Amino acid sequence: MLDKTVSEEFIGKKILVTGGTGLIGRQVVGILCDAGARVKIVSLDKVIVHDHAEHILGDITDYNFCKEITNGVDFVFHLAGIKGSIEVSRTQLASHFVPTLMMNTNMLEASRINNVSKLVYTSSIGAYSNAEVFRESDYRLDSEPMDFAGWAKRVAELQVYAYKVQYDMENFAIVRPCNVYGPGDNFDPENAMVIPSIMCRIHNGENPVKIWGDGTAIRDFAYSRDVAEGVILALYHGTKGGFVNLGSGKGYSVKELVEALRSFINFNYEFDITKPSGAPVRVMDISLAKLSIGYAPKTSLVDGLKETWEWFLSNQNEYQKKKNYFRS
Ligand SMILES: C[C@H]1O[C@H](OP(=O)(O)OP(=O)(O)OC[C@H]2O[C@@H](n3cnc4c(=O)[nH]c(N)nc43)[C@H](O)[C@@H]2O)[C@@H](O)[C@@H](O)C1=O
Repeated sequence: MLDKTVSEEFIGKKILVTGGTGLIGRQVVGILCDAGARVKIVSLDKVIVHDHAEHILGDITDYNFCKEITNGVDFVFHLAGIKGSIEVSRTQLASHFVPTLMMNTNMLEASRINNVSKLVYTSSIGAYSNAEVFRESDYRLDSEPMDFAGWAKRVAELQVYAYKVQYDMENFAIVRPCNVYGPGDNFDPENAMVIPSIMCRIHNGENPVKIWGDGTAIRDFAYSRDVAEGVILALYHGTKGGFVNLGSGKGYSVKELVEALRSFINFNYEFDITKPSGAPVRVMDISLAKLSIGYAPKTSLVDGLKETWEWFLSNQNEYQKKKNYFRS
């Protein structure tokens, strides 16, 4: 729940949300519409997420389209992106990399040219690099993890920073969300992230459910509604040419995640160590976001999982038909 002062900032504002039918976007749209904003969702196909939101159908990898849709807009929430499991993001590199660069470069530049007064760009936990001492051998172009998706996200952060240096712009904010989950996610086990993928395979009757890796990988799972509030707060307060982390601040192993699901869904599982498990630990420190923008995630893992499972069970048609920017 946003506080009244923040909410009032959005009354009557013309707001464009790219990715507004996605996982974080649909929550942002709901909060903004409820606050009295005039929200337009830009997406590849029409999925109703709120009765008061308008839809613009089109492709933001096209620069002219981006210029058209950002004209006369007060605020832009640039949330569109490509999300893929650890498996697809290490094999189908160009499918993530190219459209991510195109849509980000175009949306940011069009928003700058059209003098959008505030924008927030959602980067990713994937934009982090762990190394402190640089050796060529650690940065081979074919080295693991090949986080092309993360690098593509990072390039747009540099674009925002370039605007700050060259044009003195601090009105474009950046957030780095972690492993976000919730209603409206992609549940296709072929390419979905761990939570929606496991849910779908349980629902399909897989027995035992094959859990990738050995269960020790640790991730920071944040509920989409909490992250959406963080995104709105980041636009409101700004991130001053830098970025803030939006996670839960807690790490859970994949085994703990599976046990949390088993606390309310009955299923058997076994680990499949032939599947990739990715980075051993990815957890966010959220102290800066708490301090600088008042970010306060409150959904427990089990509560968030229950809400996601309920949504999945009652929205079986939606996730199967949605288009995305992934290019095969
Ligand atoms: C945000 C971030 O997201 C991705 O990286 P990831 O955090 O590894 O995300 P993930 O959800 O695919 O896996 C999390 C953990 O869960 C394990 N796991 C078990 N069973 C399944 C399973 O059935 N499906 C999936 N996908 N994972 C499974 C899996 O082995 C891994 O240990 C990248 O796109 C990366 O580019 C990126 O930036």
